[in-house]
Amino acid sequence: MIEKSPLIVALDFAVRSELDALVDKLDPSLCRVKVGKELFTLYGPEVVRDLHRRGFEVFLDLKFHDIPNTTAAAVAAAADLGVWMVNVHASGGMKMMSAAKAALQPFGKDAPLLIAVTVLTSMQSDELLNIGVHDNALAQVSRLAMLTSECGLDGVVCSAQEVSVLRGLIPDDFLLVTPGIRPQGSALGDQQRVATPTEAMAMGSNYLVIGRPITRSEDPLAVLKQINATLGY
Ligand SMILES: O=C(O)c1cc(=O)[nH]c(=O)n1[C@@H]1O[C@H](COP(=O)(O)O)[C@@H](O)[C@H]1O
Repeated sequence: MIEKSPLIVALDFAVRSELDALVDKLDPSLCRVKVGKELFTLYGPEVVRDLHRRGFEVFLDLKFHDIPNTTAAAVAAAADLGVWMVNVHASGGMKMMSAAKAALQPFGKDAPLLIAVTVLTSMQSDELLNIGVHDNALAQVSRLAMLTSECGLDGVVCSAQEVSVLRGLIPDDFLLVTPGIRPQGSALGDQQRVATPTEAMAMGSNYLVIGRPITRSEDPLAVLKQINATLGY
C-alpha cells in the first residue's frame, strides 16, 4: 500500500545551486526524489546524504549493468548509503539480478527496493530491432519483467503503456515504476513511450518518475502540487 504521493521527482541537474534551489522548495511529504547519473557523477554520495538529511527518500538511479560480482557490490554500496530504491538493468541477465538480490540479504528490512529497468522509455520497437531485439517493446518488457520477478526483485521500470499487460503476468505486489510521464501538453523531449500521470495510475503504476515537466517549469512546486492533486494526493 502506497501511503503517500506516488511521484518521484528526477533531480537531473548539473549545477548544484539549481538543485538546491529546487530542493529548498520541495517537501518530503509531497514526493520522493531520484538521483541519477549526472548528479551522482558530479557530486557523489554526498548529494544523497544531503537529501537524506532533508528527509527525502532517495531512488538512486544508476542502472547498474555489469558482471554479477560487480553489480552485487554496487547494489550493496547503495544499500550502505541508505537509499530507498536502487536499480539495475534486467538485460544484465538472471545471474546478475540474482547476485544483486543476494547482496541485499544482510541488510534485512533496511534493504532498498531493488528494481530492474526493462526497455528504456526513450526506445520504440524499431530501435530494439537495431540492437538485435526482434520482439516489440511490449514483448521484450514482458519477458524482462518475468525474469526480474523470478529473480525475486521488487519490481521493474517500464513505461505506463506496458503496465496493464504486466499486471496480468506478474504477482500483484510487484512494483511497476514508470518514467516517460508527461502531463497533457508537456514537451515529450526524448521520451517515446509516454502517458499522462492520470493514465499511468489508472493503468496500475505504483510510482511515477517525472523530471523536466516539473524541474524545468517556472514554478516546480505548483506543478508538483497540481499533479498530486489530479491523483488525489
Ligand atoms: O530508470 C529510470 O528512472 C528511467 C528509465 C527509463 O526507461 N526512462 C527514463 O526516463 N528513466 C529516467 O526517468 C527520468 C525521466 O525524466 P524526464 O524525461 O525529464 O521526465 C530521467 O531521469 C531518466 O533517466
